[in-house]
Amino acid sequence: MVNQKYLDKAEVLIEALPYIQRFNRKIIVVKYGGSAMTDEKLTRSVIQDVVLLKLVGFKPIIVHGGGKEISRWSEKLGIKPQFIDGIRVTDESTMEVAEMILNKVNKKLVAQIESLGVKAVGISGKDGQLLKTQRKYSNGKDIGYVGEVKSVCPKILQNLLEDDFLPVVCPIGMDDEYHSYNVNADDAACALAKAMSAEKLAFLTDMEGVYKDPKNPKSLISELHVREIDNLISNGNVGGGMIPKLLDCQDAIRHHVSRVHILDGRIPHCLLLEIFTNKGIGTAILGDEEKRFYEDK
Ligand SMILES: Nc1ncnc2c1ncn2[C@@H]1O[C@H](COP(=O)(O)OP(=O)(O)O)[C@@H](O)[C@H]1O
Ligand SMILES: CC(=O)N[C@@H](CCC(=O)OP(=O)(O)O)C(=O)O
Repeated sequence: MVNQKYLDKAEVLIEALPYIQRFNRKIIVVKYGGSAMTDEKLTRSVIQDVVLLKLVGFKPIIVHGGGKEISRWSEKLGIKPQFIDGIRVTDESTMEVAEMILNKVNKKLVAQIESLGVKAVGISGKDGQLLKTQRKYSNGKDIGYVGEVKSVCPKILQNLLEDDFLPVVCPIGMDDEYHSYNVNADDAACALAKAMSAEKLAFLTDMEGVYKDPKNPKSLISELHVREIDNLISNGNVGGGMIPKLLDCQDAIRHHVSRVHILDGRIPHCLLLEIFTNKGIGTAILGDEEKRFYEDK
């Protein structure tokens, strides 16, 4: 007689089969935000998920942030972090700190992936001219070395995927004069998802998803239409780092990334829960034509 526990395990694996088939050889861009990186155990569970996706035949690409860590180190060095609409004002010293910290985060993630037996390569947007940037202005105001992605040269990522590496990208770009620019990691993930014709773009952050009212935890929006995003932002219901995230969700959906999600990186195995179960978690962004499946809570 076979132990029921093992049968249950087999059942779980079989349930995953249609999802594995659907995403087989498909590109999934996982934006791993610094806000969801603060706990070592949770970071490990995120990395385990991505490694599993890779081993069952998906093509994940990690684009990471590290905003909290950049702020922590800036303060240690006597630099006061300053943000406008979720974007860091980046003077020369801040740029230096950002590049240093993001590279450190990048190599740490690479080591964690490698420790689980998958070949990973950490690169920045400067490598192979992956992210060509130009200076980004905030309502006409100069905010320093903040980069807006002007073009993407996806060749390096295509080559890495072809050779079965798991690419880990840090959001630093370069302009035509080879100067470094600090790119918001959400913007970098969106630009790469579009350029790589990704099937899915998942933003892992430190909230359950998007709230209609950030002060009301019962106001989670399970499904959000792209056309509702502008209103949500202009009404002041969305602030800080959620602004670039939602604008990037809108941009990605309108440029044919089929599935865009904002997920709670604090939930262990949130990526597996989202991909391998019918019941959605977090906030799913729907295209203009799509119908809702879930009721807002
Ligand atoms: N309406 C909203 N719903 C959810 N989060 C919001 C909302 N408005 C503002 N936020 C803020 O956005 C933050 C997520 O963005 P950010 O700090 O940049 O995270 P990440 O490092 O994951 O990119 C949340 O911690 C939250 O404080
Ligand atoms: C220009 C800009 O805002 N760059 C971001 C880059 C890191 C980032 O986006 O990190 P999270 O994803 O953790 O927020 C910053 O300096 O914080």
